[in-house]
Amino acid sequence: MDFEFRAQQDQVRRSVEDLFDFQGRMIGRGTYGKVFKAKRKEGNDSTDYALKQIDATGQSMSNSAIREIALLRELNHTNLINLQRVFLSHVDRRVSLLFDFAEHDLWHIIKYHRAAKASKKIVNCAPGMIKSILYQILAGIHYLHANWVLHRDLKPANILLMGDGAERGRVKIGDMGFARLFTAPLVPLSKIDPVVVTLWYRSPELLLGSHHHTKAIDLWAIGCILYELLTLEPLFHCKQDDIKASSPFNRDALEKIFQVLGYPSDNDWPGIKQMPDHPRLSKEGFRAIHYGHCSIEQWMKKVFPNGHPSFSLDLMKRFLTFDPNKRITAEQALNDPFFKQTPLPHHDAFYGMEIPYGKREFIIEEEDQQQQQQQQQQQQQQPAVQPAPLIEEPSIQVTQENCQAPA
Ligand SMILES: Cc1ccc(-n2nc(C(C)(C)C)cc2NC(=O)NCCCN2CCOCC2)cc1
Repeated sequence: MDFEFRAQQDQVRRSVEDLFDFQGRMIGRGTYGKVFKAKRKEGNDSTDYALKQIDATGQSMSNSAIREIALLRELNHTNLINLQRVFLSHVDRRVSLLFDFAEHDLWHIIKYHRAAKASKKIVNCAPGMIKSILYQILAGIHYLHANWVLHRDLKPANILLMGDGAERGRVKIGDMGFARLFTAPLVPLSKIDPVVVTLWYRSPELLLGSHHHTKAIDLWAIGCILYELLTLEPLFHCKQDDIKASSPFNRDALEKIFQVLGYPSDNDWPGIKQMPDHPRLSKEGFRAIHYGHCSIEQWMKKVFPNGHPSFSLDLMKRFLTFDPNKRITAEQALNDPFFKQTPLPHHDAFYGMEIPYGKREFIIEEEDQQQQQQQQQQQQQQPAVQPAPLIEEPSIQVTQENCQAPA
């Protein structure tokens, strides 16, 4: 290595800490590292950025950082997360990725509407919001698939939406990658906190042990997400799985799928017999006769007795087609008549409405909490001019509205 050149570079290269303010503004944390909400320290750029810090100390983290950079540098679409810049720090072997910041995501949006529904609070949504979100997801996935990139982990948490600003209401597909472990970690899985992997969006072919990840896997997940946007409930709501039990065959997930769609006939899915875990279906007691009365029509009739303006049964059935070879493609879905009917999809999914959703909350690190508690204890031990309030400040989740230290 040319140490002189590197020393020169280090002189001129501004570190991410020099350029951006992000301390105490963590919004995400995973096996890869942490994500912060960041602002430039200099100039009059008030834009919010997302700064993802990857501890590239371990081989698997370096591989994942390289994969994320290599992939994102090749991609450019309005409905995909945009990688702005990469910072490499030789000092602490840390890789920092700078992204456009997305204030919202479908996991938080659905959670908000579920809570509002539970408390019978009326929330006014634009009539075309769901259709606009669906259209933009399909546009982003169509671009990925056209570039032979599969997402493979589509779920509400990975469907981000821009807040107020130039790209208000724009869907940005990301991959928060919380659960993804790339190569066998040096640390045994049992030592890593059991990362929960949700099976709710997993296609039947994956659940039956297929080793072939295809574009159709993403379209199944989109069908599940559409249902959840319409009803605020996950369609195939089975118990979560932790990553240790990563056997692809999951009885509970398959049971939920058959209860909604019925059991696939040989005509529905000729290839089912070639699935690696097909023999386990009969061994685990699955019988077609158990699901004779089940169908998506029956299920949706129960859910929407009078139909729904943002729902097309035909499109839903085509997303949730058992046979991956018969399942609708992103391009076919984009051309479905559903998107030609009013309300037409809009690039601002929040068009015609105020954004009722809160801003992302900051996560306080355990050590910061301990530091805060020590400071409070020290304050309580020192004779204050005014006796400090004996009642502990209620522990609050620091949000952007109240992130100023209590007076
Ligand atoms: C190993 C790996 C991990 C992730 C990716 N990846 N892939 C994507 C696609 C879906 C656009 C292809 C996006 C990301 N990274 C990512 O979203 N990063 C998170 C960005 C953080 N958000 C930015 C917007 O504001 C909220 C936080 C690739 C490879």
